[in-house]
Amino acid sequence: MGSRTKKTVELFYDVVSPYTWFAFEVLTRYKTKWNMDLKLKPFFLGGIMKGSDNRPPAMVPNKARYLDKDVRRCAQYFQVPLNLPKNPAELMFIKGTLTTQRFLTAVDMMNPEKTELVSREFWMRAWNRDEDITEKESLRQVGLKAGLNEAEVEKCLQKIADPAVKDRLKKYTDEALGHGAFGSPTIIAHVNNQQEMIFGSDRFPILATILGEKWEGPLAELSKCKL
Ligand SMILES: N[C@@H](CCC(=O)N[C@@H](CS)C(=O)NCC(=O)O)C(=O)O
Repeated sequence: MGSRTKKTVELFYDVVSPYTWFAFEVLTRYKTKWNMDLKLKPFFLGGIMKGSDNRPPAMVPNKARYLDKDVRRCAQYFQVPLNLPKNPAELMFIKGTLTTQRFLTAVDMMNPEKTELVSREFWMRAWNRDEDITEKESLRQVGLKAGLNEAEVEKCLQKIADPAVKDRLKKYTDEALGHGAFGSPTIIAHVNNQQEMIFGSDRFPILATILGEKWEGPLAELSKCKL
């Protein structure tokens, strides 16, 4: 049965991006319903911006004002508990998420069953509770909250500086650039030996069509237990 064959969908993402939180929640909600083999692939948005010669939309003042309103509307629509932090620019442009994404990569390499929970907890900290996601203690808290034990968290923290972890983050970033990525979220749908690249959390009706599935809206009820 064509539509029942598992279809690979890759989500390339950086937790610096609030829009990507919406895509992440929708894809995890629809994973079973759309029979997806969902691959969560942490990349580094800073590297994507550089590699595609793009710049963050919030650097255009009128866009920044619009985005402020737009993400609130989207949060309500997608039923994702986003609260804008007092100073979103601090995480985006001052602190950055290189260490954060390396920690997430280390988790994904060593405890892949925790990738989803760790990712969600990063978004909850940064984009719900206005908490840091870049300092060692913050990473530790995220790991523990996701259910890693002390030793596992310690190992992931140590691995942040490991070339294998740095290389894997770079590999996923380059892979996304190879697909034509210029921002986050970047979604790749593999259908009939074709790869379709989709940018944004606002293209789910299109993704559904590509997958031969039905878009039934944000389906927040499916995720209440997680958030
Ligand atoms: N319309 C998209 C916007 C997504 C978006 O603006 N993502 C930012 C990161 S938060 C980005 O990478 N933008 C690159 C660009 O707009 O060129 C959506 O609704 O998801």
